[in-house]
Amino acid sequence: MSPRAVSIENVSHFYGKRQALADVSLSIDPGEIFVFLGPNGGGKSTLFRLLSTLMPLRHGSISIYGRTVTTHQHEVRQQIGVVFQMPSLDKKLTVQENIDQQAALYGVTGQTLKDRTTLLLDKLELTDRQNDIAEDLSGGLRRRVELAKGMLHSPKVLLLDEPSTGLDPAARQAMWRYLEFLRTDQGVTIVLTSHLLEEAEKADRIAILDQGRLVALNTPDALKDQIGGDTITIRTRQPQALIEKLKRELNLTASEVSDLVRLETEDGPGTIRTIMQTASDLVDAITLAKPSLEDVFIAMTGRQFTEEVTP
Ligand SMILES: Nc1ncnc2c1ncn2[C@@H]1O[C@H](COP(=O)(O)OP(=O)(O)OP(=O)(O)O)[C@@H](O)[C@H]1O
Repeated sequence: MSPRAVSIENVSHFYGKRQALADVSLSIDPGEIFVFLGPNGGGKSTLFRLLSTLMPLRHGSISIYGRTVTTHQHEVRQQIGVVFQMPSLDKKLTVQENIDQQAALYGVTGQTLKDRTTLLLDKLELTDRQNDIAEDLSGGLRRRVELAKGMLHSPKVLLLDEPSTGLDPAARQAMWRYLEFLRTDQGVTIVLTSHLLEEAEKADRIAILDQGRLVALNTPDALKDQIGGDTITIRTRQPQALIEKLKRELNLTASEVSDLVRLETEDGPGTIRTIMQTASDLVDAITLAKPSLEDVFIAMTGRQFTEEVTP
């Protein structure tokens, strides 16, 4: 059987006494676009640092195409391209000089370097910026140079930590076009972290990390189907009174999430009509929606995606 692109088994991580990852296991297939989604503090960056061999792995095992990060660090680094959240460009150097620096680090030389540079600059629409100083580039263009650096040694797996941060919508779209090209045209496995729900929708599969735990793992559609039906959200000044009334008089089970009352139902419009006939005195506003990834997160954790967690 050919190896998984990425295999993560029983990985935990502690910063002192604080547990940042708790027994995470999953695998990623070659050619997948895979998103680690989670709110701040979920553990995404910690897992990213372990995957990119930036931080030593102490609990569990991680392998990239069958090579474990603890025993085959050098081979793993040849297989992965990494785009960090923090800019890694030397701002005083040109685009080409930044690429040359990366080439020296990875031992890419001669004709291979020339061919790779030409292809990457072309694909990332940077050819006419080759001799520009990095600090003169916009945020979106800089991110594209980071991508060129990450892909220079033709890695089979590209890891990106929050790649959309600081990009405007057009730059985000350009980045996603390139990621999809890499996957389709070159079979590169793309693994990224994100705290943006709409970005996770573009993935083949999503892993949701919350407080260091893997709380969901599937395709975006399968995750939403798991919730099923329609989601009704009600704004009210008396959430508990409304929840009790819905249970008592309509046998509907609702819950309070961030001052709103939520429930899932097979028949959204019909349920809204019944609620308005029975409990309109307690309803300030009522909305109906198909389940979103936010609903998946709420169903898995009982909290809203954006809610702060007190450690
Ligand atoms: N260097 C560190 N020292 C101590 N605790 C840390 C360190 N880095 C992260 N943590 C803690 O570990 C947990 C997971 O953090 P991590 O940065 O991996 O989450 P994240 O999902 O990437 O969040 P963010 O999007 O805010 O970066 C958090 O509770 C965080 O406070």
